[in-house]
Amino acid sequence: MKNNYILILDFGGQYSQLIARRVREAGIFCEILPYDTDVEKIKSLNPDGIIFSGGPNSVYGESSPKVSSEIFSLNAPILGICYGGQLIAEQFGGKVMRAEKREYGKTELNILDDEGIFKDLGDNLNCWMSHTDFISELPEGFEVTANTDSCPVAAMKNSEKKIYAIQFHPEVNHTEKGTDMIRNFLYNVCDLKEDWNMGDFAEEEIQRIKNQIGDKRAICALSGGVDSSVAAVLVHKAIGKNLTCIFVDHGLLRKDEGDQVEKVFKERFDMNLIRVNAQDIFLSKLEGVTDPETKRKIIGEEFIRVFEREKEKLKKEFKDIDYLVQGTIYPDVIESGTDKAEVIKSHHNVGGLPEDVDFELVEPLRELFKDEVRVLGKALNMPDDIIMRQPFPGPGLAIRVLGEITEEKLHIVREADYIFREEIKKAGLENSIWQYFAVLPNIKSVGVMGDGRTYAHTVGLRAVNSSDGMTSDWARIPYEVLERASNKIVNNVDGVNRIVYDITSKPPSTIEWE
Ligand SMILES: Nc1ncnc2c1ncn2[C@@H]1O[C@H](COP(=O)(O)OP(=O)(O)OP(=O)(O)O)[C@@H](O)[C@H]1O
Ligand SMILES: O=c1[nH]c(=O)c2[nH+]cn([C@@H]3O[C@H](COP(=O)(O)O)[C@@H](O)[C@H]3O)c2[nH]1
Ligand SMILES: NC(=O)CC[C@H](N)C(=O)O
Ligand SMILES: [Mg+2]
Repeated sequence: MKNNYILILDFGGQYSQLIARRVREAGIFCEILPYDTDVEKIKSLNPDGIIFSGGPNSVYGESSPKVSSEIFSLNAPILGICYGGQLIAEQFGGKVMRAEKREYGKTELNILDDEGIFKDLGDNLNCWMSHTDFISELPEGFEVTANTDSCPVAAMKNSEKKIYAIQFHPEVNHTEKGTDMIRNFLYNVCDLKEDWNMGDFAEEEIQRIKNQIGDKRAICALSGGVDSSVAAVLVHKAIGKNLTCIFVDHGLLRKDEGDQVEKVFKERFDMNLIRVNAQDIFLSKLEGVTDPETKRKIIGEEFIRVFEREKEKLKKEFKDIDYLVQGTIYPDVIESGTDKAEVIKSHHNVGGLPEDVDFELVEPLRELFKDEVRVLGKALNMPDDIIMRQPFPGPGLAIRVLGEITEEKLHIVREADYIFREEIKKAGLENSIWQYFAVLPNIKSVGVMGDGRTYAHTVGLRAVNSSDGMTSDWARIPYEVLERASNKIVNNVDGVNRIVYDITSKPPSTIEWE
């Protein structure tokens, strides 16, 4: 029997992947395809429901994205979100106009319907808007199912045709009961039952990787972090001994991290592992470099060069190695910029890759979010201490020492970071804070120690809570814990006389400082 299958047509929305994860969370398999996918292909996929994402265009604009009207007669229920909803209005003869006032963020929604996507959701709730255009005239056959103070058609439906449109974004966390609306669409409107989970994802991916790599060899860029560990286990299940993991110690790791990763993977996993000590090369390439994007690109390139050199060495023993496995996840991809999304920072494994990469990439987690990767790790029976490890960026301390990187600065940030992490652990907060670390902002200031003047470094402490790294808030750590960390760092790390705590959320900041 065929699995339930939802098709998401992407109109260039910021949140298209979030829609997909909500559908996955509801236990239904889904796929995102571009809006201009050939209608014959869509027919052959035989979707049980179709969701149109949002997008930056206006439906009345010249050459704005459209869909073939055949899509509306496939007998699959349709849910249009924001741009997708406006498109439905227009294609059915309604009208979409530019509003006088842009509606952005939290907005109170009046629900006028108790069926379809709004079943059992009550009359009022806060939804999250992000639009300038609005549906000003309802198309024939549709009725309004929700409104807001400034948006007369915040939702509409044609229940006979099973076509639903909403102006706000049910997929973002900030829309109350947004998940329920998507579930209502899946369970109620499309009449589907949960029949998919991360265990299925694992099986499908293992099969896909088997087909892709066959009996050839692959190397896996393994950092010991959550993503690459899960990717390694997945690929290992697919190709077994034909996988060799390569862990690079680039001299930018945390205190004792290199030895720990090597020990854990050699003892706990039955996989080939090579540790490459490349501290000197990385540090010499980074000498004098201060620009964050340049640092990221140098590191991205150097990683690949290390893998290429290892490949040459391994070639003597085995035949060719064509594949490079990376633990890339969706936030790495979107933040590195796509043809529609802006570059926030070039993650070394995506935007930081050099042009000439002599490998075919295998990235089984490329569409998942961090918390989904953890669920997948659990489904693969991986140990909790690996799955729950806090994230650590591939470029490591290079992007936590702002400005020029020197051995001295690396030493300071490494020691300060170690003390901060130990204090968090002692306070029993290790598992309740998503990510926490020290940065060296490259500021010196005046202090007084032992009656003498000092002019020394400031260390920044950062601790954030998040579910997927896409947004985050600063952690409300007890003052006593901050106090202990501050005292210990200043007393034990030479060259530091001041500690600050970062109290910005993402957005407007990002988690890392570079
Ligand atoms: N020191 C390293 N040696 C080899 N590969 C690395 C190293 N650091 C990062 N990578 C590669 O780059 C990818 C992205 O790094 P990133 O830090 O985002 O993921 P991770 O380390 O696997 O997980 P986490 O985000 O939990 O730290 C990794 O999945 C891995 O494939
Ligand atoms: O592998 C990585 N390569 C990178 O270049 C990179 N930059 C940021 N991060 C991690 O991603 C999450 C989001 O980080 P930002 O809010 O700083 O963008 C946080 O968890 C960061 O630690 C990286 N991971
Ligand atoms: N988020 C969206 O899909 C926006 C759609 C459209 N561009 C508007 O501003 O209304
Ligand atoms: Mg990492």
